Amino acid sequence: MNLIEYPDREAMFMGLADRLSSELGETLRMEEGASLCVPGGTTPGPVFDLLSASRLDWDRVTVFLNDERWVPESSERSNAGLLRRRLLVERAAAARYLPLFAADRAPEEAIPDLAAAIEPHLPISVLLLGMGADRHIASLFPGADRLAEALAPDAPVLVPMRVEAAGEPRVTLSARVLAGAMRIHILITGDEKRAALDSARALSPEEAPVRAVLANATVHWAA
Ligand SMILES: O=C(O)[C@H](O)[C@@H](O)[C@H](O)[C@H](O)COP(=O)(O)O
Repeated sequence: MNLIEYPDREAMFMGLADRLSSELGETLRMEEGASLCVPGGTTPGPVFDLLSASRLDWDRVTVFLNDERWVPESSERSNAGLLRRRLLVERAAAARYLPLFAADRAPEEAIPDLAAAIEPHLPISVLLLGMGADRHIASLFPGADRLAEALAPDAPVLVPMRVEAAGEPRVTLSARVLAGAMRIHILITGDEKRAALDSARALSPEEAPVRAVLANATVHWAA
């Protein structure tokens, strides 16, 4: 794991947006297309604001979420709603977006179609993750009903996930897909998450799902 400590959050958001943009640019110089996989939640909004304005061939970039809350885009809990407002705007409006939600269907029913759309864009070129103070990434929550399946080496692309701490049902990329990304970044703020991350290495992946990606990740932290 590589840890970058920034003097403040603003410097972190700018440094991280630059880094994601240049890694996408590198990928696009070598390949026909690039995939960018991002978290929802409350932390990454300012990174999205900056990244959406960057000069890239966005029409060759495919964007999808790490995980989605099973609510329509109009809900303020929807991660897709966040992306529509803050990432898929300005220059980045030209990117292709692949949803992890389907209205009127249960997660289990929709997953085969959603996963089939993601599969051609793997491995992920550039992965950004958030992390909770309970050490979850995506919707790989400690104690969740299908965590063992989602952590397995032969896990499917997408796994439905339910746990009380998450609120609504979730759909999440599996640990195999996340850990297979070409470049992995984790964005965290505050002392509580920093302490949770520091202690993760002594725990099992079931207790600390972030461990599934830690070996090859760059962690970006500011107080
Ligand atoms: O849908 C989600 O909730 C996320 O993708 C999730 O994995 C998130 O990244 C962490 O919960 C951190 O969230 P915060 O940034 O809000 O602390």
